[in-house]
Amino acid sequence: MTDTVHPDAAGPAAVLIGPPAAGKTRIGKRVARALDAEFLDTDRMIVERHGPIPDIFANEGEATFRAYERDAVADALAIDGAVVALGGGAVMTPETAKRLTGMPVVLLTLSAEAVAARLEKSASTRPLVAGGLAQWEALVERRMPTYERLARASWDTSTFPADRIALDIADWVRAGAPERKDAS
Ligand SMILES: Nc1ncnc2c1ncn2[C@@H]1O[C@H](COP(=O)(O)OP(=O)(O)OP(=O)(O)O)[C@@H](O)[C@H]1O
Ligand SMILES: O=C(O)C1=C[C@@H](O)[C@@H](O)[C@H](O)C1
Ligand SMILES: [Mg+2]
Repeated sequence: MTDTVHPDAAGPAAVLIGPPAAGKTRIGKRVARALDAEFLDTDRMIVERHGPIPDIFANEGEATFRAYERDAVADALAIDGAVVALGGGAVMTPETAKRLTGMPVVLLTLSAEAVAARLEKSASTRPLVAGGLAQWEALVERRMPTYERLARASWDTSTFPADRIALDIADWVRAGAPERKDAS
């Protein structure tokens, strides 16, 4: 095994999808560090390009946010060897779902019990779940079929520490990103 991830493969090394607060950003950063790969977070790209996400939702509306997101995702997925964390709703844009076909997509899940504490800490930065747990559950129920359809592998983040999950995902990437639907 060399230090370089998939030297001949085009496209990202891993793309993390899943519900708000599942840990895509936190775990994605650690996966990138373990692989010595570039890390991109599409929410972060949108903030850098257009300003804070709650302001975009409030002033320009969700449709404009989704258009910004679609473009950020397209740019991120074009970077070979990168680890990319997507925003929680990005996969619901058909163009994005199409782009993800055939890519090493990882679904991060978490239980309603586990999310409650996480949402409390950062509700103000997530306009679509500002309504709390019930809103999160409704959103996840609607999106789960799409998450599951696009994912090649999934990990549950409810109980295991982010570091351990990240190292597992890095090993999975090094193994060639095989189909692995059983969440740990
Ligand atoms: N495995 C874990 N165990 C405990 N806490 C975690 C774990 N993973 C992430 N967290 C915590 O959960 C919160 C949400 O994590 P993070 O911001 O990475 O989620 P996200 O999936 O990127 O959310 P969003 O869709 O809003 O971008 C953070 O406070 C983070 O510290
Ligand atoms: O679940 C969603 O639709 C969102 C999740 C966040 O990552 C951000 O992309 C934004 O707050 C929208
Ligand atoms: Mg995030």
